[in-house]
Amino acid sequence: MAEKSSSAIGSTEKGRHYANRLKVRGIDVMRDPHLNKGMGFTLKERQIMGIHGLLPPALLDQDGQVYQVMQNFHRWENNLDRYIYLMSLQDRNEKLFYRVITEHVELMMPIIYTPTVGLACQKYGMIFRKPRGLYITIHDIGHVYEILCNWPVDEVKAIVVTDGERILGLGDLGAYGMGIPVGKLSLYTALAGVQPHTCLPITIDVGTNNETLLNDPLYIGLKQKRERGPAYDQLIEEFMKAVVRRYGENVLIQFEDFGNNNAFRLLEKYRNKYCTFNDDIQGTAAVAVAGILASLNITKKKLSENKFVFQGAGEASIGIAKLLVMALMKSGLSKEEAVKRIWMVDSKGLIVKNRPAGGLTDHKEEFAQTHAPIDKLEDVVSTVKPTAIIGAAAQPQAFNEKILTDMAKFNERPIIFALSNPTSKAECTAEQAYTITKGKAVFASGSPFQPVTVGGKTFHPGQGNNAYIFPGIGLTAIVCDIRTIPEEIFLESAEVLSKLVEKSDLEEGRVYPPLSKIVEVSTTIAIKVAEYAYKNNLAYRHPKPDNLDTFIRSHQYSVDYQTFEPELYEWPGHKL
Ligand SMILES: O=C([O-])CC(=O)C(=O)O
Ligand SMILES: [Mg+2]
Repeated sequence: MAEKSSSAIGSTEKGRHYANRLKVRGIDVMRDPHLNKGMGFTLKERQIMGIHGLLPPALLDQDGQVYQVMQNFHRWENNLDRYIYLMSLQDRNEKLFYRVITEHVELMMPIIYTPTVGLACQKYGMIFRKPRGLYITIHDIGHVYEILCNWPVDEVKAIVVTDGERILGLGDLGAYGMGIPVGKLSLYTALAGVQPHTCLPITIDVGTNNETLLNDPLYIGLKQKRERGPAYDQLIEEFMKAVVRRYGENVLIQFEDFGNNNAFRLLEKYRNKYCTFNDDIQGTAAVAVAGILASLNITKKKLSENKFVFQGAGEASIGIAKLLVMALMKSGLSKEEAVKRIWMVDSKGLIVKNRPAGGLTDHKEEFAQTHAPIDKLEDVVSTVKPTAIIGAAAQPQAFNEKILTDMAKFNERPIIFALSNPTSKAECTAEQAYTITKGKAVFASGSPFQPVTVGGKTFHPGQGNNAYIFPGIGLTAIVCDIRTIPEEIFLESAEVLSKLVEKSDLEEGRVYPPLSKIVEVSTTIAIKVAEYAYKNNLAYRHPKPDNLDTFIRSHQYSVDYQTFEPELYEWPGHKL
């Protein structure tokens, strides 16, 4: 029985459907979101499976159901309600949920992901309906493996884990941060086609230092201060080992929204031993470098002719700076020359050697310039005269009018990336960037902004969000059995992404492909990363598939409903 393949993201194997068919029947089918089709069950299925009469008599195919969902989606008056509605759809009918997300990706991404997911996290206790994902707390040391065994699925391939300390640019949201692993994994499926039942969102709850949450009667986590002692590392170590014991060494573990210190430490500790990466350091780096590479087509400069000023020296900025150094070295510069093009500003001012204000970690030290200290970002900009400014420190409005005006004075086409999330934390709005620079800015932001018209020309700001990167890398890591993810994979992804930006996109001011193409973009990144992985002996799935394009696509999730109508057959002498 051939599957319909109308889906945006490939089609699944028949075998799994058959297995599903055998396992459950009756009302359990309707209660399982992986199997449920709502009023899409055919008359035959209803009768065979013992659900006839449990549904209204009308049959509504998936197209009709999408129409119904969209009617509801538009009826809500605010995005938080839309978020709640979509989450309940995901809990009810997974295929319909993903069909709606992939078909209306531009409308849906800002709801199930940045920026609305940030608001949802802030209100997670209030909007809590049904748990999703796994919670492991500091009191569970010694029992992490048992908790993982409580998860009902044996075939987990991708985990996104947070400890909630730095949720987007919103700070410590403790266990309310669960919305982030849930949202990221929804994009694994929606954008790259990772099978949803293989995805596991996890929150590690070690407490929170957020007083508002500690006093919140609806708070869902442990009401205690964050564990900062050795027990924290003990828990994470036990978690990593337990995950591999339960799911095997090629399970992908994406670290998300950890606090600065732990994010860097844990990445260094685990990156060569596990299939892991930190999305805020490495995913963000790849997407930002892709945007910079694409912007060279507009500014008509070589990469090495640029000077970058970073507002912030946290996970994202350091990650981007390090990947930029790799890109600059690939373009022919020495490491020393590359580092000289990067100027970082943190809360104590410009990062310079032997800074009197101090506060230089090893990561920051690497980018310390030989220069007199400068306190304020605007003075750094007027002194350094950069070609690009990149903000990733969740300081809203850090790119003030003077900075934007100066950037337009120093450059024909200044690069201005306001990457902090959600929208309320952006360093400047798209409107400010385009109007103050009189349309000169090559602008991108982490959260989405609407198009802006200046002087009769309409600019479409690109969304420099790691969502362009992590789903594709994740899919390939899983299906090609990649055991560790070296930095080169992120540079490769950045280059691939930058090449997917078309001339018509650049003409509209975009340095990323439009969101409407993100599903195909993620698939292309997955395929190219697979080629790279096999070429560089990083893929352990052997023999190497003959055609990586077909191979990757054949593993993608299909939003088409599976059929539960059995293929009946007769025996000799036994008629049906
Ligand atoms: O979630 C996003 O939109 C991007 C991201 O990782 C962050 O801001 O922490
Ligand atoms: Mg993040």
